[in-house]
Amino acid sequence: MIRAQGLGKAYGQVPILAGVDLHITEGEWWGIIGPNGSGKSTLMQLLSGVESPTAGSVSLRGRELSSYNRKALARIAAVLQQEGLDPTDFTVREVLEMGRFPFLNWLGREDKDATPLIDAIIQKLDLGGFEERRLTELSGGQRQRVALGKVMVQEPSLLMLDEPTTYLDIRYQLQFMDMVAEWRNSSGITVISVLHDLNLAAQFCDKLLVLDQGKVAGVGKPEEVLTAEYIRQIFRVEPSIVTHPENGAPQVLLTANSTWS
Ligand SMILES: Nc1ncnc2c1ncn2[C@@H]1O[C@H](COP(=O)(O)OP(=O)(O)OP(=O)(O)O)[C@@H](O)[C@H]1O
Repeated sequence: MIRAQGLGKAYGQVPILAGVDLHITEGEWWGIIGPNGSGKSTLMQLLSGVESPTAGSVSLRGRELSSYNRKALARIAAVLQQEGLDPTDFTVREVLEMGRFPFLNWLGREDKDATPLIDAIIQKLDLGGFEERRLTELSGGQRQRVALGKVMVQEPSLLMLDEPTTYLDIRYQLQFMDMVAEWRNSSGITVISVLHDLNLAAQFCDKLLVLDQGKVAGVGKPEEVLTAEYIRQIFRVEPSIVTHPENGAPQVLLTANSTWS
């Protein structure tokens, strides 16, 4: 689905990301983890084409990312930022309709009627009853659900999420991840997500890519990457790694007063 080779980014003389190689195949869910400032968002910006690399290349479905025009790219890949949607005066339904932008012709119309699709997504995300509400009248968690709806309406094959659960309470974090998982199970989309919560990452992602100071420090299944040694080395905390009693995923427990610089 997406491949990066020797990918790098520098701002002026300052290297931010260097030598990133990855190959994500169709239907996989990858998590990008790493400390603050390690280059996670920068990597997402390069993979989504928002920023251009200063070294290496990205190819999407075998074609150089830079050769896609905006609409063609949006028909394959959708990006959901950490901030989600701004609280504007648009209604929920209007925002979802905007998600169909990549499919509009030059007259600003779409060949197929997207209303049934939008209705189905409203139901799926439990947004029935909110359709005519303005975004300014929703909570942050509700707005994030609308943001997810907007990218679902786009019907992408690749979904890129940059810390999508940062502003959500634990219930909404889990609900958000569950919804993405359900979407993936039903439609086979590929997902790449930057996640700070290692325990959620371990439960939802097939593979984790660890960034440290702009370089790939490890790639593997959660149980291969979330070891005490790795966590200690990368995050500089003393962790205890336990196995989740329900699903066997590695879970990181932290101990007070165990950080060092
Ligand atoms: N436009 C820019 N110009 C210069 N430096 C930048 C720019 N964007 C990011 N950086 C720097 O690049 C480094 C990586 O930033 P990035 O946002 O990719 O990290 P991150 O891993 O996503 O961090 P966080 O976990 O804090 O969100 C940081 O040191 C940041 O200051």
